[in-house]
Amino acid sequence: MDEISPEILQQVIKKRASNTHKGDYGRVLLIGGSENYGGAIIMATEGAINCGAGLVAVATHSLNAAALHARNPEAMYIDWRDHGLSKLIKQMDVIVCGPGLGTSPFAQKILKMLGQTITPEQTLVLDASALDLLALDNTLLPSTAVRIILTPHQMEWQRLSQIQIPYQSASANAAALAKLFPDHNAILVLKSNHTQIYDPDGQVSVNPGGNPGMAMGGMGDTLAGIIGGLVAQFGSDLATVQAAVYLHSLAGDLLAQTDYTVRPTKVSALLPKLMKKYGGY
Ligand SMILES: NC(=O)C1=CN([C@@H]2O[C@H](COP(=O)(O)OP(=O)(O)OC[C@H]3O[C@@H](n4cnc5c(N)ncnc54)[C@H](OP(=O)(O)O)[C@@H]3O)[C@@H](O)[C@H]2O)[C@@H](O)CC1
Ligand SMILES: Nc1ncnc2c1ncn2[C@@H]1O[C@H](COP(=O)(O)OP(=O)(O)O)[C@@H](O)[C@H]1O
Ligand SMILES: [Mg+2]
Repeated sequence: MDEISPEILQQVIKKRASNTHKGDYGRVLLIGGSENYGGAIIMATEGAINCGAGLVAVATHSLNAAALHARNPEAMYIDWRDHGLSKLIKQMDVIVCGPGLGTSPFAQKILKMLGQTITPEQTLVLDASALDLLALDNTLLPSTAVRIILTPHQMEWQRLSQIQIPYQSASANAAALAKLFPDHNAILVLKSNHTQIYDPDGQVSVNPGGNPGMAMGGMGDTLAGIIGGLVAQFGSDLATVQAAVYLHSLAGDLLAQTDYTVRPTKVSALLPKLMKKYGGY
């Protein structure tokens, strides 16, 4: 299995040209954050903003609006019950759905509407509860051939693929990915202490970074936001996803040099400097 190499950051993260504006760096919509899980969507948002998405919007429970704006005034907000949500979805390049979404009937309704609204030019990052909802009902998958990036941890992948964690071998995972998502050019980011990335052709790579200091709620939410933010800027190729996973763990490893625990929000805070230092400048 290939290891993702440090050069991936230089390869993917491009120097910004002077004659550009926010529209050139992608529009990301993040959907999630029920009454009890507002932090998840805020942490995902922070990941997307700090890695440079040009425009970031968040559809969440209204209870989260004040905290979202206090923490990230750069983000636009829409109440996820607002009928304007489907129109907003159409204006986006990338939609990240799932952090803190929950699995209520309403959450299911949102995922269904998203699947019916999204178009093949867009990219869909599915994380957390969105994956659990899909495991319960695969008719929630988008009806068009949109690129999907899945970011389950091992238990979410078990629910989705029906492969028990001890049996999640590379060959079994690749076969399940092809079987479950034949029409969506799907990339699987299977998160663990050694996160693996599967492309639709069956190629597998492993992330060399990461550490147990990162084992804290919100770390995966942050990664979903970083993937959304980098895809918005650099496209939805496998290399962009590999760069996002690598960057997230690089930040975590740098923090762990001096800190026993690594807060997800601190990972996000490091992103602009790491992108400048290790990107293609
Ligand atoms: N601040 C917030 O608002 C936050 C909100 N969040 C939101 O909560 C919602 C539920 O998501 P979730 O991930 O917390 O719960 P779930 O899917 O049940 O997974 C846990 C189960 O899986 C097992 N497990 C096995 N292997 C594993 C592995 N490698 N990595 C992780 N787990 C592994 C694990 O095993 P155990 O701990 O029992 O050994 C346990 O049985 C979702 O919407 C999410 O976005 C969170 O993001 C946190 C911050
Ligand atoms: N022991 C570890 N070593 C390396 N990375 C870890 C470790 N524990 C957790 N992580 C990373 O933290 C993230 C956890 O994701 P997830 O379980 O979805 O968190 P959450 O849903 O709480 O945000 C993944 O990116 C995973 O690779
Ligand atoms: Mg998660």
